[in-house]
Amino acid sequence: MAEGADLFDRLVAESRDDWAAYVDHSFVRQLGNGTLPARAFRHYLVQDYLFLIHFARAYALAVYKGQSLADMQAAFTGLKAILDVEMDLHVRLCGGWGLGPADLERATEAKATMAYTRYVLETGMRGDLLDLHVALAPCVVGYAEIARRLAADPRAAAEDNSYRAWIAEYSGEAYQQVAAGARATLDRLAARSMTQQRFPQLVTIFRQACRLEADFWQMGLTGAF
Ligand SMILES: Cc1ncc(CO)c(N)n1
Repeated sequence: MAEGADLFDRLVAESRDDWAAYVDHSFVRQLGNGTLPARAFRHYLVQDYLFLIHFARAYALAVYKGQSLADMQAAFTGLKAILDVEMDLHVRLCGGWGLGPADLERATEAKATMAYTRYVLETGMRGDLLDLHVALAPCVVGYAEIARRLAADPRAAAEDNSYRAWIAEYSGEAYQQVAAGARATLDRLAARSMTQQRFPQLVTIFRQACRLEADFWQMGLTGAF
């Protein structure tokens, strides 16, 4: 581990297997090379809309738990990125299949969606702001990293890759900025409340979130058939 690595990199370094199972999941590979079955992507995206509703609540909890205006601004930025930007992607893509926002909101929530979102909310309610942001981090920083890697492969932008809009959104500058902000927030909170004893507990939270992310991809693959 390089000297001066940020908290996010330190958490990944302690979670290698769970991190790899998440970011290299076969759903991700198939998304990148365009071979992912349309039904799997659609099932995933509808569930992801429900996921984002609860993640927005988790960011709202982070606003509430803020101990300074800087804390509140950071959480509010995450909240707005979901409600004003990310969910638009879902509405646009699902609209192409004839599904409107009301249909999405009415969809039956999969157990993987419940497990992940409620885990993050519960972690945030029980713990402090650092616990909550560690639980949120695999999501935002993970997707930024996944999409950046996929975008480096020419197959990601190929005309015939149906998933190129998804890859472009998460590899785009705006989302990459949100992820960079999430990393910076972790470091700012760690400077305030991190201790040597606390680090293993944060690793546990981080690993559990990574496992729930991998389960979410798996739900997309298997739940659709
Ligand atoms: C399951 C999941 N993880 C992360 C993100 C990124 O916001 C998302 N939209 N969905």
